[in-house]
Amino acid sequence: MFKAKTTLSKFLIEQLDGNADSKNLSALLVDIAAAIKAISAVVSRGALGDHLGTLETENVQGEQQKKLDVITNEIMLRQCEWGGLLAGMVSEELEDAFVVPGDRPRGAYLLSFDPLDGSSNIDVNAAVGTIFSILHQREATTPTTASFLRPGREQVAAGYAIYGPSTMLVMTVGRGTHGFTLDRETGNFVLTHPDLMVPADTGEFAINVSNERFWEPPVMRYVTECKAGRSGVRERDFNMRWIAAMVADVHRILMRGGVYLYPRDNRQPLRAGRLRLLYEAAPMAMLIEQAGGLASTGRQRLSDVEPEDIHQRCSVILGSRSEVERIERYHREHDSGADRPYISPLFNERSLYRPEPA
Ligand SMILES: O=P(O)(O)OC[C@H]1O[C@](O)(COP(=O)(O)O)[C@@H](O)[C@@H]1O
Ligand SMILES: [Mg+2]
Ligand SMILES: [Mg+2]
Repeated sequence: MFKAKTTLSKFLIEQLDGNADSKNLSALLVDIAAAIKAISAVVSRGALGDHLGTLETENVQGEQQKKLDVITNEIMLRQCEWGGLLAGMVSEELEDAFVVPGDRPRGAYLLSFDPLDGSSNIDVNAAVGTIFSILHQREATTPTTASFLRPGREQVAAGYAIYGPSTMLVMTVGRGTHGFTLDRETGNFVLTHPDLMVPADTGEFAINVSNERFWEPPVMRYVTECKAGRSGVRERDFNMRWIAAMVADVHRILMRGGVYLYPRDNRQPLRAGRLRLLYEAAPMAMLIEQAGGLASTGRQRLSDVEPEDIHQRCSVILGSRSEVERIERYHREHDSGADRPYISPLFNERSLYRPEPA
């Protein structure tokens, strides 16, 4: 049981046992929390800070960078590289892995992050966030890109910050998912949401419906049924929300349940989805699973996806257990053909009764 005024550092001492690895992990999480405080201060300056707007540059994914994408990336790198806790970092905004230079103290952890999630929200003063994932390095050697290519189930910690009306840090070290609110008077993250649990059932879904024409049939089936509400097969009404920042949509699900979908679609057939596995999907999957929810690609547990590239994208379906299970079932039924309507052999493609083309 944690008392009302438990700060992040106190909480980490209570949650992690006192061996050297745990102390290092705690220290790294405290460094990340310091970076988050710095980002929160910059983001909250809004139009006063000369930080808004778009740059000429593109990141490795071909997306035009916002000024704040670059600034927040620098804050994360600089705040976390000197503590002697990390061997390397991967960021949405860096093409290659950043290896902590040999003349600096190097640690045993690997950090992947999205420094500013939902960056298109920044110019309209809507919620944005930072997402991070931590792996323990297997060998004490100089990390390479390949060192980061491990499935989400191997993460030792994951979390995000949400910069909304208040700044919150939500994280897990594999013992539940817990939320801390930044107390601007003391500069401390205070435990305000211990042991978050995603309700198993929900009446709320989140998806960008403008992509509907590109969806696969199981996703189309699911959303069509939700929209049909009380008069359809689900026999209940659903509500829809889309904040266009994964952090904010996942945060809502951790607070009150729901299901979030950014599924694979056929806009760019070679791309397995929009969201990035290492620093968006995998950490969110760990947080959701630690809160009793499920996270899937539709066909596989998200935490079991084996990455092949540090900027790999994947399909993401996560949140309330019963809805994610249903969507997975729809994928299975589709893949096995079980969801297709029965067509009499008399009227199928090769039937004698097939009408002549007009
Ligand atoms: O603009 P869309 O297609 O609705 O995409 C929104 C999604 O893209 C993201 O903003 C991607 O994150 P970045 O802003 O870090 O690129 C997600 O957070 C969000 O869910
Ligand atoms: Mg993002
Ligand atoms: Mg981003």
